[in-house]
Order: sequence, then structure tokens, then C-alpha cells
Amino acid sequence: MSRTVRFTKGHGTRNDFVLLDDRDGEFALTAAMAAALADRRSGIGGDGVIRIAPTSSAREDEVRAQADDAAWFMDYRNADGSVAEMCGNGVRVFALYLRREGLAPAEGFGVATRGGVKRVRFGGDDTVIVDMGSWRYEDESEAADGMDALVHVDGHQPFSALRLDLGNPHTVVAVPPSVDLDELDLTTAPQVNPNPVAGTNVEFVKPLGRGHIRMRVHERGVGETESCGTGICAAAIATHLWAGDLDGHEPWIVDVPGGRLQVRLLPDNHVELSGPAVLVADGTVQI
Ligand SMILES: N[C@@H](CCC[C@H](N)C(=O)O)C(=O)O
Repeated sequence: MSRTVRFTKGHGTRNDFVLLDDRDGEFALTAAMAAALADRRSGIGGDGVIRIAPTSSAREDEVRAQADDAAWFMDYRNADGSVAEMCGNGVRVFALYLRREGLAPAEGFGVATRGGVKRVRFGGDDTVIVDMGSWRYEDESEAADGMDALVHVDGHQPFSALRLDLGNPHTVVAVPPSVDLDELDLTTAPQVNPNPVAGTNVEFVKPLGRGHIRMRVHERGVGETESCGTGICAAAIATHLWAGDLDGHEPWIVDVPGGRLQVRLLPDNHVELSGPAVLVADGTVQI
């Protein structure tokens, strides 16, 4: 059965999403539906597709359990249709949509995700600030010297990297001074060792100055994107760990091809992401 659904196209530093308004919790976002909508030629186009649904209507028990803290669930799928636990840019666009529609308090609120409840608030000029929760090492025992993986990109010696969990998996590469970040071929997925069973997002980082880095990212389930909020947080955390104590130099500034975001490292391993979100267009689509 096909149905007509309201959609909004939005982006956060050019990491773009198709938002589907399912405020009554009436349909499921399938892999095929997400991939078709995200297709840039035959669909609407996006790095991901987000269904906006009441948390109480979620199929997953762990998500429904968040309903007391977060009325709305960000049901996220990558452009290839795969499910992701969390999306740092997506949650900011999602929050802006809820505010515009009057579905959530303008002063801030919790958003339910597969990676737990994320608290959002608004700055000026459609800046959305999100407490991404607490990060952890993928494997703390392996990460003693700040590196616990190797990443292979065509034409280069393997790069050392650190695996971090921001709700979703990340592998952050410290790009050596001899390698030009812009020259890396990210048209195919970098090979990561140890091989991550559930896949990983891979961030390539260069320092620009104290508390300031530049990053490119290859997203799991998408390919190279112009920005990735969880990846930006992972990159700032990894660089902070590699650099040692940089107290007094927060927030971190992270430049990506799609723009600039800020990251604050908070107590209890919490990390806060802040940057612009934009709602571009509204329409309806048959699904
Ligand atoms: N673009 C997102 C991350 C989206 C999910 C990711 N591709 C995954 O599969 O984990 C962000 O802004 O964080």
C-alpha cells in the first residue's frame, strides 16, 4: 500500500538528510525505502533518511524505554538503507524541524536515538547544540598508546588510528605530515584492521593549530560525506588524547569540507557538538 508522507530536506554543514514526518507513528522506515529516497538521481537525495516518530511507537524496546525522557525518536538510516545508532548532524536538523513544527519546547529537549537520549538546545542563528552523551574506547586495553588500529588507503602505507565509540563506531586516523589530506582517495571504503564486524566510519585528521583540526570522513553506509557530527566529535577526542593536556583551549574547532563545527569535551567523557542546521525544502512523497 502506498501512502503520501510529508518530507523536509535539511542539512548540517552539508551532511544532508531527508526527514519523513511520521508524527503519528504509522509506518516503518525500511532499508529499501531509505535507499530509494536517498538516491540522488531517482529519489530526493541525501546522506541519510530520518523518520520522525513518537518514541512510544518505536518497535525496539530500548528505544521505547526512552519515552519518559524524549518524546520523539530519530529513526535513522544511511543512504544505503542500513540502520545507524546515531547521527550528530542529523539530530541537530531533526531538532530544528521539531522546533519549527512546534512539536518540542524551544528551550531544548531530549531526542531518543538507538544510541540513547541526546539533549539538544539552541544557540543563535539556527545553531543547534547537542550533548552527544559519553564516548568510550572501542577497546580500552588496546588503546594504551592512543592507537589501536591500522587503516589502509590505496597508494599509502597503513595509517595508525584509534577506534572510538560515540554511540556509533569510529576509527580516527592521524594523517602524517608527509601526506596531503586532500590527496587521499576516499572513493572506496578504507580497509580497517582489526576488521570491524559492524563496519565503521573513518575520519582522517590533520592538526591546524592548538584546538583546531581539519577532517575528511568516509561514512559507513554512505561513502565520503562533507561532514559527520559523530565523526567530528571522535576526531576532536582522538586529537585531544594524542596531544595530551590542552586545558583552556576548548572548544575544539573542526573544519570539514561542508563547514565548521565546534566540540566541547565535558566531564564524564560527555562531548558537546555545536553548529548550524538548515531546513531547505518541504514537500510530499509517495512511499
Ligand atoms: N552523518 C552522521 C553519522 C551517520 C551514521 C553513520 N554513517 C553510521 O553508520 O554510523 C553524523 O553526523 O554523525
